[in-house]
Amino acid sequence: MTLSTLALAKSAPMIPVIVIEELAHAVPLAKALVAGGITTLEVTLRTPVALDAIRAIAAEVEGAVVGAGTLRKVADVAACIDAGCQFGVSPGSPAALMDAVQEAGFPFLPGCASPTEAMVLAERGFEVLKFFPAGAAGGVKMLSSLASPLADVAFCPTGGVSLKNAKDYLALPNVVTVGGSWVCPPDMARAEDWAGIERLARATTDALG
Ligand SMILES: O=C(O)C(=O)C[C@H](O)[C@H](O)COP(=O)(O)O
Repeated sequence: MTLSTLALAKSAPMIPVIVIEELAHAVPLAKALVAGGITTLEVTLRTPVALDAIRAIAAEVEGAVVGAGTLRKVADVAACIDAGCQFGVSPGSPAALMDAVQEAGFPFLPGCASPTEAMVLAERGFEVLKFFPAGAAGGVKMLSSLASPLADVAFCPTGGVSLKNAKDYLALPNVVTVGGSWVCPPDMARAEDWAGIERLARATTDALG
């Protein structure tokens, strides 16, 4: 089933940005996040095992909605769909990648960091834009400034978002969810501390609702 990105984003107060270094970590990590109440998962295409990790999560983790992050190339789109991704996310929005995503009807959060980029993407019909890198590109103040002229554009700020500032972003009228890596720190994954990751996820779910 093709998801609406707006419905997807609204259903999750935060989308974890996951880097899987070892394929064997994919399923226990995803299960820990789901057990902690975080079910929409973005596995970044930053490691060689990412697509296999997505395949494994899609097949084995009940309750997870798995997508891919860090899509950069046109070829990534077909590879992600083939792996069972239900959505994709990119730090940017090169035109060729946007064309490929839209031709495939792939639910997608393209990245933007400026009013012009946001206007181009909204005009193309994207419902939710990833505002990246959120902290470095102006943070809450920048998004708040965009809310008046671009009131109909929804954002998922990512990059520098944490449990400390997530609520400030979520309080803005144009923010529907946030993205971040804080619930799956690489050192905890390396230590296979799945109970610790579940606790982080639960603390996040409890705080953000
Ligand atoms: O991989 C992508 O597609 C990206 O756009 C980058 C990520 O969104 C950030 O690396 C997350 O940032 P932090 O939560 O500050 O660690």
